[in-house]
Amino acid sequence: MALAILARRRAADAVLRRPQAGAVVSAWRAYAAAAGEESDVVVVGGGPGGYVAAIKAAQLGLKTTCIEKRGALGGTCLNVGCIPSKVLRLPCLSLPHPLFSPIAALLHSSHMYHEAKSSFAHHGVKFSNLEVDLPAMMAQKDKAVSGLTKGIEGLFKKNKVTYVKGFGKLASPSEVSVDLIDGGNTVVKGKNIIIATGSDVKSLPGITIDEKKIVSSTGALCLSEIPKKLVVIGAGYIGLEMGSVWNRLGSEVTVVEFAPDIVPSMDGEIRKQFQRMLEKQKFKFMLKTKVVGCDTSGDGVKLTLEPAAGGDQTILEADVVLVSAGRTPFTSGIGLETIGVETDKAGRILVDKRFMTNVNGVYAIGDAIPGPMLAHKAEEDGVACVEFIAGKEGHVDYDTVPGVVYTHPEVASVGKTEEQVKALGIAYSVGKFPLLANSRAKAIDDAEGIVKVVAEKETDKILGVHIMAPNAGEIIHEAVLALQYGASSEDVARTCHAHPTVSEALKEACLQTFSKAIHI
Ligand SMILES: Cc1cc2nc3c(=O)[nH]c(=O)nc-3n(C[C@H](O)[C@H](O)[C@H](O)COP(=O)(O)OP(=O)(O)OC[C@H]3O[C@@H](n4cnc5c(N)ncnc54)[C@H](O)[C@@H]3O)c2cc1C
Ligand SMILES: NC(=O)c1ccc[n+]([C@@H]2O[C@H](COP(=O)([O-])OP(=O)(O)OC[C@H]3O[C@@H](n4cnc5c(N)ncnc54)[C@H](O)[C@@H]3O)[C@@H](O)[C@H]2O)c1
Repeated sequence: MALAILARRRAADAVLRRPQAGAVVSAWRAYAAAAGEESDVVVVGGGPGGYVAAIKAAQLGLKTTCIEKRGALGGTCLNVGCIPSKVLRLPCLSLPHPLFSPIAALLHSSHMYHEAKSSFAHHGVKFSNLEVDLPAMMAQKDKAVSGLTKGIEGLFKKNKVTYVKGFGKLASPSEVSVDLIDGGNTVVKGKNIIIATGSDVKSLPGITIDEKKIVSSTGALCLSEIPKKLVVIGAGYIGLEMGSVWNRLGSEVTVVEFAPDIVPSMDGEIRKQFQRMLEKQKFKFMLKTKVVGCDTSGDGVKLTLEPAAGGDQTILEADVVLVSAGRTPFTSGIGLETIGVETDKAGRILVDKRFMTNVNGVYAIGDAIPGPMLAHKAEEDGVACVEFIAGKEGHVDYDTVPGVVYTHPEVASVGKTEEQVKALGIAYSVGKFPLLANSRAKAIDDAEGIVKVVAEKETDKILGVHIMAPNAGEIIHEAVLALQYGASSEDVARTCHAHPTVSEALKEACLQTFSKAIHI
């Protein structure tokens, strides 16, 4: 053992002589960990669940180590998910890791192009020549992502979280064996271990993702040119967001969905309006349809489709196919079986209310456990988990986790859908307010949408809020607070809202729930 530690010390010394500061820190910390320094908390995975847990644990005075295999912190969300998608970042162009996420970035950039193309003229702003500079869009996305990942490294330093770059595998309930990115292996010891390994794209039988013609969300963020025909498999969050990006940039987008509806978890009424809105944007939907074959031998892709209930097959041609039929927890090959951690049939790690697995001292959070696969949910899990470890009370209210689809307009919701309330046999009232009657939405010529509130009839307590509106993802937080504090629709309706704002539509929908809206 002593010899092994000496070897790691030499490796750390050797790395020290290299110019990359990150490698120095990683090698030295790996050495220190190997030398027997036991952490109070070891987090495996540096995504929104893992890195937030690590920072919070350190803030609570716990000696903390975080192990990440990607070479960058922030996980799926920051590298290849939430952030790059919302800008439009093509990670593969400049970043070393294929999972760098440009969705937020891409959504924003492509929205700006689409607005310039189709809306500016109505506002008296005219262009003689408008074009997409895809490399520039990607560069903007890369800039957003790298700035944010480096920011997390800064937070680790500030909070004294030890950062080990490598692939961690549970070796015992208190040890993680790490294959270091810079080479070699070390063992990190911890009194408590948190598994925050996240999720990966779910593949479909007979469809091989090559990230060129058949892409996951990661490849869809890295396309080198705008596909003429893009087929999206799965009308969920990723399919509709990434479909929006490429639709705005000029692709003909067809979405193939197995279920009878898009985003099956959404309130039925909102979902129907949402689908109509996307169809106006030239999305084509093939619902109740399954993909049964895939031929990539020619220039493009030929998909064989069949009605979900069975029937005649048809062929659908595409330049690029995006597989977005869900994600699967990343829980195999990380040593769970070595220490006997229990998972369900879907591979999700089973935890109790304190996020502890069946193995004492081993916890799990985020996409790796049951529940919505959302970054903010993973963060809440992380904070609550380390609060329990620190001997405090942690709490996550899964009934008030908001969901947002970042299309335009955005669709955001919190709490129960009308269908869920009905199924529970609860007597309820509904208040709706169309954006067409909202002065701000009208003024900015962006009045497609609706706010819908579902409240318990007897008490007027708000049970669910569903918003399709520009910036719905921001407005929803007023509703989240309302649910969190058990507010009634009257409480919100009697709260003064600034004018003119889209948020007034929520106040009006609440007025309509318990009494009558003013502006309709
Ligand atoms: C395209 C896309 C867009 C998305 N957009 C949104 C959005 O807008 N809003 C939202 O809330 N959610 C969004 N999500 C979902 C969100 O990214 C996830 O819910 C969130 O990242 C989960 O956080 P996590 O920490 O549990 O896991 P992850 O973010 O997946 O992080 C896990 C980390 O662990 C690392 N890891 C795994 N195994 C090991 C190991 N053995 N050793 C060391 N490191 C390991 C991985 O490299 C990864 O960095 C999106 C997802 C995708 C794919
Ligand atoms: N804005 C956000 O918060 C955001 C954005 C992107 C991703 N995410 C998260 O990432 C996760 C994965 O996203 P996703 O869009 O891949 O999954 P999803 O679960 O949102 O949607 C998958 C869709 O694919 C359909 N489907 C499943 N198998 C199919 C098949 N064989 N053929 C056709 N359709 C099929 C499902 O019915 C569903 O509608 C989601 O759980 C979501 O929470 C969140």
